[in-house]
Parts: sequence; structure tokens; C-alpha cells
Amino acid sequence: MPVIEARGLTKTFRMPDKRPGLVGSLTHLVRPKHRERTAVAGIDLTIDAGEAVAYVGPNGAGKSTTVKLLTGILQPTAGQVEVCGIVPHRNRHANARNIGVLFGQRTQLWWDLQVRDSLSLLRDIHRIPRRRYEERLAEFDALLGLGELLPVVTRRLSLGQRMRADLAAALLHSPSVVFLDEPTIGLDIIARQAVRDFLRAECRKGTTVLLTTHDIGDIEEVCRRLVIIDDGRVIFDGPIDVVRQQIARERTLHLTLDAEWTDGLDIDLPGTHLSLGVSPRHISIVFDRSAYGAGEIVAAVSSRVPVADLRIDEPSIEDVVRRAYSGELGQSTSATPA
Ligand SMILES: Nc1ncnc2c1ncn2[C@@H]1O[C@H](COP(=O)(O)OP(=O)(O)OP(=O)(O)O)[C@@H](O)[C@H]1O
Repeated sequence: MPVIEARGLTKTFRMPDKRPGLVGSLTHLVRPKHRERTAVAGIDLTIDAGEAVAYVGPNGAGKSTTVKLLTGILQPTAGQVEVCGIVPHRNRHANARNIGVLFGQRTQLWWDLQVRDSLSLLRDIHRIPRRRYEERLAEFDALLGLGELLPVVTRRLSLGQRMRADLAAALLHSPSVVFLDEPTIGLDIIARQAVRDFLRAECRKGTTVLLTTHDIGDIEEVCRRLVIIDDGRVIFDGPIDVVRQQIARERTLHLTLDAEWTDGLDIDLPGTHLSLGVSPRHISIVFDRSAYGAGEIVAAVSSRVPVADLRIDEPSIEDVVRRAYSGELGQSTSATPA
């Protein structure tokens, strides 16, 4: 049964169109002009209970606006939306009982309170029975190590600790759906893994997760389905397998050499792809991390020309979007650039 159902969901912002400076402001007062920006342009989206969906796209694609429409913060300009059978903007309070929201860059904990006190305030707000509350804290302790954070004042938490506490706060009332915006941003590998493991465990219990992230690892490890949005439109909606099998394994090694590369585009490592950079002393090699370590590639190159410097790039969301447009991700919705 769908937990999230959107049909033709559209949000257009109307903004004052004025020139900068005092003259611009005065002209605008006399003859106000406006321009429109359609952030979400007719999105159809159906998400079932227990699904974990990555909702990704480049900056300005319309992800946050979609989440704001689903939480009821914004009212759509056109189209329909329901979350757990509730129209979010018409009934924000009822909707709030069913959803949990986490914005990685902000906290919903009280800055000057101990985590324990923030959570207990949220317990009162959500009217969670005491026994259920204690059970939930025990679950969070087992999965997120929450116990050690309870006596700490929020402002003293490290980023990773704060994210764990914020996850507990967002999920305390056992919402059916959680919206997570960059839940692992800035975290070290261990904290990031804890958050991903926790989200997977929540999904297994039937919680629906809509994850907005620029981190390919989050997508790969937490989600089963990928929805790509660009310029307010869904350009791909399908299984995550392609990302997992191809894109997430790909790394690009950029090398600066001590001398010019004159050996053509072959380094005798099957499956790798070499291209020349800004000058013959710069080369880039795309490789599959499950087939090669970066050290092997550097060794192969330096047996011909000494390597002076190197950088490794992980695949980016922009790469995924580019591949969606080029049809490489297989089935897509309407992968035509506007
Ligand atoms: N309140 C607003 N008023 C006017 N324009 C807005 C408003 N909110 C968003 N926009 C515009 O709508 C478009 C989509 O913005 P949105 O924040 O949804 O993108 P996003 O995909 O979440 O981007 P990011 O990854 O940078 O957070 C952008 O062009 C943005 O400038």
C-alpha cells in the first residue's frame, strides 16, 4: 500500500523581479514586477511502506522543495499529494505524527539541554507512553549507542554524536515515514556506517525512508530504489542495482607526472580507461575499485613515468544524473534535458 502518493505535484515560487540598489527598489514599489521559478514541475511518485528510496539530483533540482511539500511546510501550486492518506498541507499536525524529519545540517535538539531532556520533551510533544519511550531508548542505545549521549548537552556533541542523537529524535515516535536530508554529511567513516546500519534496521521494521543525499555510499548501502530529479522533473525512477554494480565501484585517479606521457591510452590493465588531462603531464584513469587498488595503477604508471602527485575522485551525483540522461541506467522516466 502506498505511503507516499504524489500526482502532478508542482510548486512554483513567485519572486520580486527588481534591479539591485535604491533605484531598483523604488521602481519596484511603483511598478512591481515578479518572475516565477518552478522548483517542482509535475512530479508523480508512489512509495510503498518499508521502501528505502534515494531521492537525488544536482543542487537546485527541487529535492528540498519536494520534501517540504511532503511534510506540509509548503502548499503545492498544482497536483495532489498524500502521505499515509493525509494531505500534508491541509493537516500538518496529523501528518507530523506519521513522519520524522532529519536535516543533517541542522539539529532539532535543544542546544542548551542534555540530550535526555530534549528527548523527554519530544516524548511529551508526541505523547509517547512511558513504556514505549523506554523501549525506544533501549533500541536506540543498541543501534546507535545513544546511552552515552543522554547526559551530554547538545552543544557539546561532536557532529557524529549529534547526528546519532538527532536520528533518535526524528524517529522517537516511530513514524511510518522518515525524510532524511544528508544524514551522513561531514561524518567520519565509523559514524557514517553507524547511521547507515541504523537506517537499514529501521527499514527492516517497515519504516519508509526517503533519503536525500549527495553521498553515493548512502544510496548504495541504504536504498533499493533510486529516483533522480533534475530541474523539478523526475528523470529516472528504478532499482538501485545499476548504481551499485557500476557507478559506485568506479574511481578516477588523476595523476601528475614528472615527465610527459607518450605511451598512448593503454596501461596494460584490462578494464581501466586512460585519458589525457590538461597537458601531457596529466593523465586520468577510471578503474573499478573491486578489480584494482589505486596502488596497482600508480605502480603500473610509474614503471613508465615517475608520478609526482595524485588525487582520487569518487563518483558524484552529477555523474549519476549524466548517466541517467544518456540512458545508461536503463529504464527511465523522461530522460530528456530541458
Ligand atoms: N522559497 C523559495 N523562493 C524562491 N525560490 C526558491 C525557494 N525555495 C527554493 N527555490 C528555488 O527552487 C529551486 C529548487 O530548490 P530546492 O531547494 O528544492 O533544490 P534542492 O534540489 O534541494 O537543492 P540543494 O541540493 O542545493 O539543496 C532552486 O532554483 C531554488 O532557488
